[in-house]
Amino acid sequence: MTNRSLRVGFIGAGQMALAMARGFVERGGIAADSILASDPYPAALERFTEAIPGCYTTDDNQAVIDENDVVILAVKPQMMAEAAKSISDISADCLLISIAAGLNLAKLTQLFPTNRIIRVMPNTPCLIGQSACAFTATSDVAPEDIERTEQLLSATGIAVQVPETQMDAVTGLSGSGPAFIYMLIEAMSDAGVRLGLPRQVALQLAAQTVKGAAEMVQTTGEHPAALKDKVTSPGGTTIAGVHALEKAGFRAAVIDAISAAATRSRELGQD
Ligand SMILES: NC(=O)C1=CN([C@@H]2O[C@H](COP(=O)(O)OP(=O)(O)OC[C@H]3O[C@@H](n4cnc5c(N)ncnc54)[C@H](OP(=O)(O)O)[C@@H]3O)[C@@H](O)[C@H]2O)C=CC1
Ligand SMILES: O=C(O)[C@@H]1CCC=N1
Repeated sequence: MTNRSLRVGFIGAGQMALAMARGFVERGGIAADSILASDPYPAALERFTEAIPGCYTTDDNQAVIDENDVVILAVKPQMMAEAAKSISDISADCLLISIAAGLNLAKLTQLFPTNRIIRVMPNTPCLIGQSACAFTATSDVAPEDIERTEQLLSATGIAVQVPETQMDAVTGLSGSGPAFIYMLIEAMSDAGVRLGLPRQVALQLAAQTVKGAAEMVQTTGEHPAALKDKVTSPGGTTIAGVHALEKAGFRAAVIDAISAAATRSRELGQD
């Protein structure tokens, strides 16, 4: 199977559609002129074409379904029913991929009556080929559709298949996770500025520290606790900081943040 001629549509041309489409074009071997995105908001379409020169846009959701092999449903969960109303017919040739937080496959299949539908939770780093995506499908989805989804997602980072019961947890962890990491980077930069570093230097060091630490976890395969211990000299600087973080409830705050996001994902599915 090659992605060369795959035509990929997006219903909803917002932040996540843009990140995925650019990732597919820049890293997934999808030609820009094989991308068609729809949105009722002209400014969203303008931003989309500016970011992906050569792609096509429309305000007609049905056209996106009719003209593509794969269509990513990229509207907010609260708008999905509205978007579904604009689709009268789903061609058997079209594979649907929903990226909406919270909406389970049972609900999606009610809205979009097709047996070719897969639920994905991507994250915005797919824009630069560094996404952490998870996907789930019912047992009656064809293996070729799962393979195609995995191939498309893998072009922009990692893609793991999980049972649907784990999708809200994934949403809290890796779907929302980049926002939490940006907050960490921002807070580390603020600390640097407070201690007298120029903003740009502080930001550069903070971002590279997060990136380097993440890559250490991935490339060494060592447990993060073991890697932390290697930074922490007896009676040194790091343990003073570790103590401050423990005192402030850092781990519990992170666990609570991801749990709150997962809970919100579940709620969005019940609205
Ligand atoms: N942002 C992220 O990091 C992630 C988002 N997601 C999921 O991706 C989806 C999109 O999120 P995000 O990109 O952040 O949201 P955005 O609001 O940026 O994008 C959604 C776009 O869909 C448009 N839209 C609304 N109604 C329709 C319709 N009936 N037909 C076509 N387009 C429509 C919106 O227009 P208007 O603004 O006029 O309403 C908007 O431009 C959500 O379901 C979210 O859960 C998943 C993982 C990560
Ligand atoms: O905030 C949200 O609802 C979306 C889903 C995961 C990340 N962004």
